[in-house]
Amino acid sequence: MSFFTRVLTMKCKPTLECERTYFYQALFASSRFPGQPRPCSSSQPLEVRSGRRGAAANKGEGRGAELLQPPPRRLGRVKSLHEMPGPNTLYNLYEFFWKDGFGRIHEIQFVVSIADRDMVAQVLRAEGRAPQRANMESWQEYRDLRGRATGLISAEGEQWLKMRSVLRQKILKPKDVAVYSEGVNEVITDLIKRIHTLRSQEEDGETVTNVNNLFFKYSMEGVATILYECRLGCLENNIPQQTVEYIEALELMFSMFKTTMYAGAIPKWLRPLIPKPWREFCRSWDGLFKFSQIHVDNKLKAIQSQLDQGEVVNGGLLTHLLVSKELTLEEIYANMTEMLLAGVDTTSFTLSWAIYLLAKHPEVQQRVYEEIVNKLRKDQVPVAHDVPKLPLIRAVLKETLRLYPVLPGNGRVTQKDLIIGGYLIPKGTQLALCHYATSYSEENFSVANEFRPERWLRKDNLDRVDNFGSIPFGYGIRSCIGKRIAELEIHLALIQLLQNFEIKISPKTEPVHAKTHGLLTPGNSINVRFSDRK
Ligand code: HEM
Repeated sequence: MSFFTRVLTMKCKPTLECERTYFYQALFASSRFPGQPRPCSSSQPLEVRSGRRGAAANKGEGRGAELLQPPPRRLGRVKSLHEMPGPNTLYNLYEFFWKDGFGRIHEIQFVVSIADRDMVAQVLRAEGRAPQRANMESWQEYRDLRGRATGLISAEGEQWLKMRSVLRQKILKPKDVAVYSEGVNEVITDLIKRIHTLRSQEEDGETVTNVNNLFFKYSMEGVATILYECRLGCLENNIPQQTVEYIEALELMFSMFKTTMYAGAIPKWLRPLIPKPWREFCRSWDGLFKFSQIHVDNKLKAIQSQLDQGEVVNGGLLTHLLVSKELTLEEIYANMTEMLLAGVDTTSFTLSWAIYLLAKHPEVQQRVYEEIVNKLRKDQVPVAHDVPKLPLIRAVLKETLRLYPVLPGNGRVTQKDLIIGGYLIPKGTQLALCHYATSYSEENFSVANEFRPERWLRKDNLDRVDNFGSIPFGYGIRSCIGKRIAELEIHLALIQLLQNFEIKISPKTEPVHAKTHGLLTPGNSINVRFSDRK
């Protein structure tokens, strides 16, 4: 996806002082959006506020179809994109290339950026049957080049609808993924063993440095257990070579974040002069596809041999896909590749942030621990059905994702003309939905900068704490299909980690700030002490 194709830009300052939502206009006019007006160069910020605010709004009370209409004060003259103010091209170049804008994309967002909760709700509630997130041209180009299929992330239109309707049957609901509890718990047993090994290598016998390395391995092992129905050996002392190669390809994909952005941004005719970004982009995808193909083929062989012996074939998602043949083999490769890509770092960074926050807030950790002790039997290994008994654990995850939404913004390409904030946004415009900014807005969440999981607890069955200000998994028909998998992996891991250890911040840890590196990542190592529970 190329930022040169983006049309409008905005700077979000998601801090306590942030009182205003700024729309800025005009990065570059786009040849891919021919219907759009050319930008102008006004730089006056525009205050855009909408509808109801405050505590009642936080609880989602009374929100409904009225949000599809622009709030009344915007019903005056509808303005065009020409009139939307924004910084000029020079300013954008300065911001991106001089002030490390790529590393601060969670603060600086481009395109028509919307950092107003009700407007975000308006966009998402108005979407059609096959919403488009962003221009995936470079992903599509790679797939065409190698004769590969698209997966859920890169597919559009009818193709996407077909795949989504097959995959959603197996992993979209909590009860669908509950069956994977046992497999995930086996991975957690290995995670805990690994913590014992790692901390025994430290002087104090308790510290694990850079916990994200560990959680990366846990997440990869966990998601592969569900997707490929096999173990990869990520948490072993000697990781199998195949898995090492996959991790390298994944690292390349993310370490090349800026480069892969350039890969999409650099026009094809410039590639002979600047070949590296596109070459690395392809190399990384080759590695990711190769790995998935090996595991899918292994499963296929195993199924075939069971069938040859007249056995009944049972299994999880992959078995279902291979047996039912609702997707072609190439589509299965593509979806397994894209889901594994989407499911590893997202989960591991979220788990790292959750552990960091719990270590920094021992009083919250103690309350969560007491809830676990009170609601589960001593030493009980939790399964998915136990999680609803532990509302605080769920609240910890929600609050972690509010403060550190691993995907700090989301996107939609409008599929019809929309009037938003008094502006006519033509069909085909790329929108950036800035939920990092809305998550920190004091209007959506009181004491927004603080870690307060309790804000997510329901007082009774009628109490709703949903909030469009924080939608870390997206919303609607195109929302994250792996949400329930991620929740299962994170909830079960947090419960067992707290059952086993008191988690304390290590003196070796500097305050950790978020950095955008494709995803919202910890800017420096999170080092924590895992002390045995007495
Ligand atoms: C904490 C963990 C995760 C977070 C915060 C997260 C967040 C997101 C977000 C924000 C989107 C875009 C949704 C939208 O456009 O409305 C998304 C899409 C997606 N996610 Fe996740 N995700 C996580 C874990 C996972 C896992 C574990 C998997 C797979 C097992 C996964 C697979 C996908 C896929 C395939 C899509 C594209 C869906 C589509 O276009 O139909 N994600 N995710």
